[in-house]
Amino acid sequence: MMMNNNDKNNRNNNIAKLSIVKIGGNIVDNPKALETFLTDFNCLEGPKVLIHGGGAIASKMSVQLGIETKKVDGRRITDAETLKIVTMVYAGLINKDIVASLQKLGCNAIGLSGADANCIPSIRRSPEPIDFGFVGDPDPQKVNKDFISKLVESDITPVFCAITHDGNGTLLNTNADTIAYTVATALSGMYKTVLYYCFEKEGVLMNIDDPESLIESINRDECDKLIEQGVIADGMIPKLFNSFNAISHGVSEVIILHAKNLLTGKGTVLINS
Ligand SMILES: Nc1ncnc2c1ncn2[C@@H]1O[C@H](COP(=O)(O)OP(=O)(O)O)[C@@H](O)[C@H]1O
Ligand SMILES: CC(=O)N[C@@H](CCC(=O)OP(=O)(O)O)C(=O)O
Repeated sequence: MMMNNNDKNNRNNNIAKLSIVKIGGNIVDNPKALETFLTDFNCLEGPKVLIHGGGAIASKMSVQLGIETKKVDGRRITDAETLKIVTMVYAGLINKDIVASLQKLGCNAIGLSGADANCIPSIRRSPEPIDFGFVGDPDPQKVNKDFISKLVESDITPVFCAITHDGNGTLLNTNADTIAYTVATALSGMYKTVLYYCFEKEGVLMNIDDPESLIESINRDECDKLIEQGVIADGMIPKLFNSFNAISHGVSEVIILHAKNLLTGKGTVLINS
């Protein structure tokens, strides 16, 4: 349905809900799944922000260039050569491909890194106890939320990649789930924010090989027990930590779900208790 100017003005002055959507690397690496996801994302009602990963493509590119990929606790050890690769892959190829696809769908997207308009400054990780190299951790309080809000209130959809900067001229690689948490938390003071973590599984599962074993809701205690039992592992651990951080810092709702279910919202809902 077309909006007339009055409708637009009303909505822009009073955004009821801002959707922050993160799309995981396995969907980004699957052109058909990505196209379906972007079509659904475009249909999501109201203003929205997209954050994308792309770790799988960066790892493939590293192999092609003969550079070894090393990860600790789901985070990439990013030396100077790896920083060049992730910058080219995340801020260049993937970001611009996604923006072009959204433009084709009629969504007025703008592709950004955290350095653009100083949107997401971050602090380089201490080299102790593990030296991650050029990896940064952002702070929601430092996000340029005024700029991001100007974009969404102008019906422009920001698309962020997983690159931030230290304010001293150095780009830093940052986990895309953490960027999504940071942006959602920063904007939660201005809007009711809902954070969707979309990936290639139905949500948090009791058995990762059984899509029927969806855990419909989860709180911190239940999460800790399932981590201890080994039910929740790998990249799901930082995703859940980011989710609990978001829900306890002002984000209204966090859902971890299959990319194909974005419009129904069926997945694992985080409980702040
Ligand atoms: N209990 C679980 N339920 C669902 N996924 C899990 C679970 N435990 C571990 N995982 C793994 O976590 C991965 C998601 O984390 P990650 O790869 O970081 O996601 P993304 O692609 O969004 O970056 C899944 O692909 C899955 O292999
Ligand atoms: C520091 C760090 O680990 N950064 C991530 C950024 C990309 C990302 O998070 O991508 P996914 O969402 O596809 O995992 C990486 O380079 O893999």
